[in-house]
Amino acid sequence: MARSDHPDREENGSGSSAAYSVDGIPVVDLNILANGDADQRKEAIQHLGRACADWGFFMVINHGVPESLQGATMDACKELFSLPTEEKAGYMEAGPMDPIRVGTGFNSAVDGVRYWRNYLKMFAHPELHCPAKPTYLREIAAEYAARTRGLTLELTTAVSESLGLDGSRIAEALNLDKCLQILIGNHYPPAGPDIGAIGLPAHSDHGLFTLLFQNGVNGLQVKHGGEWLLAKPIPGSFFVIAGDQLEIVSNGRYRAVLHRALVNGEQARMSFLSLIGPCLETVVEPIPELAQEASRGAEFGGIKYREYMEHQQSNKLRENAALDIVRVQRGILARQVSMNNSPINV
Ligand SMILES: O=C(O)CCC(=O)C(=O)O
Ligand SMILES: [Fe+2]
Repeated sequence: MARSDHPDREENGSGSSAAYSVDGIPVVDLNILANGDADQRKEAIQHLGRACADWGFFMVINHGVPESLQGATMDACKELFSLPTEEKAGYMEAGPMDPIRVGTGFNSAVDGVRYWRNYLKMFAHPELHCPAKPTYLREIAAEYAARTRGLTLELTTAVSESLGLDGSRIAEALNLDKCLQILIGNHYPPAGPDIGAIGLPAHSDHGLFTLLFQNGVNGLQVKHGGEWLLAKPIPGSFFVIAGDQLEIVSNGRYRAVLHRALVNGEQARMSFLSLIGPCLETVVEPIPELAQEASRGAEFGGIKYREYMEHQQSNKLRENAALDIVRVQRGILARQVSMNNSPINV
């Protein structure tokens, strides 16, 4: 959606910089963050801060990533899923830290639960890794990765300011110039009468922020106020999901949101995500200024992002349990890593 368009004002019921969707999900207008006057910007940054503190989830509109690019990315991903298995076989044995992975959640028994999902994951930054086919995927993915990375970095600057920090503070602490970016395509086939099937169980994302858009079929649910809420997007917007690294770096002032994906009985659902995390070699810990001003001091110990991600991706999916390995409890760092669980595919 071009930044000059404001088609969503009516839908979110407000022209102000503190808007909500009809379901109460915060809506952040990037045009105001980028081009608003000082007062509008200040209000928008406070709204963003509240969205991160109260929800860990919001929508972003007027973000400047063309809808045609969102569509082309989704189409290329769909084509990849429809290729014969032998074209994808090379990526199907990959582990969590391999840069390209294609997998299926079909009928996989994990805790007796079925994950009804196919996925593609490709590392897009610091270096772009892309399956060989379809051949046009690389160019689209490169463009899409650059645009969504820029958007996430803009949001991160505003989020840093919302915490009373310099705009560049979080980006510097996490070495986001060398950030890990993963593009993820999810395809959830129609479940038919198999009403027991779920797409993805409740989890938080391991990175800093994830941007998500979908193919017009709803299914993403977020936990807010102890209840699951079906997230219905404003057309052309991105959902923004706060991840575990935001919770750590903000010393728990902002929360990683629990979310899950439902499957539709009749229609195939697709979602496409851009996940940004710190540089893999960076030790992530609460920003010292935030830990100092907190009554309980630092809520988390430091951990190298590579180590955190490997742990989160190699263990059974239990909501946001991965955060427990760095959570400080009564002055003790609770880092007991239990490695006897089955792999998950988030
Ligand atoms: O497909 C969705 O809506 C959610 C996907 C998701 O949460 C993930 O891939 O981490
Ligand atoms: Fe997720």
